[in-house]
Amino acid sequence: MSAPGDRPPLAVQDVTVRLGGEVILNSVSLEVRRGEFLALIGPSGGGKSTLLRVLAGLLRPERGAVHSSTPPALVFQDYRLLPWRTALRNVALPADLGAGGGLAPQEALKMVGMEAYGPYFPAQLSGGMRARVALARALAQSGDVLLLDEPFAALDALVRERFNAELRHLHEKTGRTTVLVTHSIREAVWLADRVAVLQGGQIVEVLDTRGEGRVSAYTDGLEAHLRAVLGTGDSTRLRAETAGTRSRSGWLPALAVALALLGWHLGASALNQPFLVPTPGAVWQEAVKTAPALAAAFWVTVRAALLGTLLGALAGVLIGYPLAKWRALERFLSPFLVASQSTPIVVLAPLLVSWLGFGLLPAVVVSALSALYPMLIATLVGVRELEGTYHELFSTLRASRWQRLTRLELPGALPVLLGGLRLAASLALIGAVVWEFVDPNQKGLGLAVQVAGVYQNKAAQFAAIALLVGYGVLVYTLITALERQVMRRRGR
Ligand SMILES: Nc1ncnc2c1ncn2[C@@H]1O[C@H](COP(=O)(O)OP(=O)(O)OP(=O)(O)O)[C@@H](O)[C@H]1O
Repeated sequence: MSAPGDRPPLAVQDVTVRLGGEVILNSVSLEVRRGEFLALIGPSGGGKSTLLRVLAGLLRPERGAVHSSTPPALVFQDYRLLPWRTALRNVALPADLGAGGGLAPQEALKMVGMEAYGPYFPAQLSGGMRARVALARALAQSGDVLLLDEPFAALDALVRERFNAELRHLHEKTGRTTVLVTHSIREAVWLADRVAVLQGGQIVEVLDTRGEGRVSAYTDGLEAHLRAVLGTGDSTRLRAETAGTRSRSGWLPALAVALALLGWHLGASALNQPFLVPTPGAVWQEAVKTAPALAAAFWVTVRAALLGTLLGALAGVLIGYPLAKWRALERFLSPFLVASQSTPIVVLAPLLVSWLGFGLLPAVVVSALSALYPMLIATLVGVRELEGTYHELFSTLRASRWQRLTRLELPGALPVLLGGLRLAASLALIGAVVWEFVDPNQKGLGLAVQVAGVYQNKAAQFAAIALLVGYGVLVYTLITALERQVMRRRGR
C-alpha cells in the first residue's frame, strides 16, 4: 500500500458494502489529501461508521478499492481502553504489539495533557480523560493516518468543545491525515478542511470549509455569554474513589466463626460424650500433642492438592481455550466432556491403581482431574465473553494470534479464570483426599481421619478435618483477595 509521490494517502474508489442483505455503501469514492482534516457527516444509519471501518481495514468491501498509505490508527467511539492496563500501558499497547513508531507513549500522553495520569487505570478516569488516552494511543501508533469515529459523542457539550479545540491544535502540530465522523455540522465546519456528506450510502456533497466560520463559531453573541457564565469544560477530573464506600463489615466472618466455636463448645460440653463429639479444647490439645505427625500428613495432602490444582488448571486452560475459539470443536467434544464430568472420580481409582500404581503420581492425577473441569469451563466462558470490540482494536494494531492470546484474551478473562481457580483448588483438595482413601501409601490427612476413626479417637479425627478445612479456607481467601484486587482495578 505504499504511495507514489502525489497519490492521496487515503482513498476509496467505487466501494460497495452490503450488510445483512442491505446495501450500506453504494459505489462510494473519496480521496483524502495529505495532512488534510476531513469530516464525515450524515444522518444516523447513513453508513459513516461503515465507511470508517472500510478505511481502517476492518471491513472488506464487496466491490471497489481501498488505499491507505499506512495502516490507519482508529479512535473508537467507546475508546476501547483495556481495563487491566494503566493509561500509560494502554498508550504503550501499539509498541507492545509491534505497531508503535508514532510518538513515544509518555510523549503522546503529554500531547493530550494526560502526562500526570499515566499510572491510573481507565476505571479511575473520567470520560473525557479516557477519550484523551484513546487519542494518545492512536498518536503512539505508527503511520500518518488518523480515523476518529465520533470519539467525543459521549462527552458533555463543554468538554467536547474544549476537545475540539485541542484536536484542531493537535492536527496542526502532528500534520496527520485525519478523518472524523461526527453528527455535528457545526463541529465539522469548525474543525475540518473539507466536509463530506454521506447519505443513503452515497457521498452526496463534499464542501471546502477552510476559513469558514472557525474563528467565530464558538464565540458569537449569546453563546459567548453563556460560555463565560459556565466556564470551560473540565475533562481532567478523576473519578471518585470507590474504596471509601467499601463495606466495613469485614469482621462479620470472624464473629460467625467465634460464635460457631462457642456453640460447639457449649453443645459438646452439655452432651458430655467425648467419643462422639469432642470439645474444641480437646481437639486443640490433641492437635498440639500430635503436631509433628499432623504436619507431615498435612504436607502429604497439600502437596498433592497444590500440584493437582496447578496441573488441572493448566490442562483446563489448554483444553478450554481452543474450545472457546472453535465452536465446532466444542460441539464435537461436548459428549466426551459431559461423559467425563458425569463420572465420579472415585470410580476411576481402581483403574488408576492398575495403570499408575500407588503414590504421589496417581494422587496428583486424581486431584488434577478433579480441578480440570471448572477451569475448562472458566476459560471457555471468559475467553468467549470477552467483547468482540476489543478484537477489532487488535485488528487495527495488526496483532498476531499469540499477541491476542497473551495481551487480550488471557488478561481479559482473568477475573473469570480466578473464579474457576477458586473452585478448582477446592475440588483438587477433595480429589487428593479421596485418593488417600484408596492408597494407604499416601499418608495424608485423609488417611489420618480414617486411622483415627478406627481407634475411635474423635479428637484426632476433628483435628485432621480442621486442618483440611483450614487449607481450603486459606486458598479460597487468597484467591478471592486476588480476584477483588483485579476487579477493583477494573472498576467493577
Ligand atoms: N453488522 C451489520 N449487519 C447488518 N447491518 C449493519 C451492520 N452494521 C451496520 N449495519 C447497518 O448499516 C447501516 C449503517 O450503519 P453505520 O453504523 O455505518 O451508520 P452511521 O452513519 O455511522 O450511523 P450512526 O451515525 O447512527 O452511528 C445501519 O442501518 C446499520 O443498522
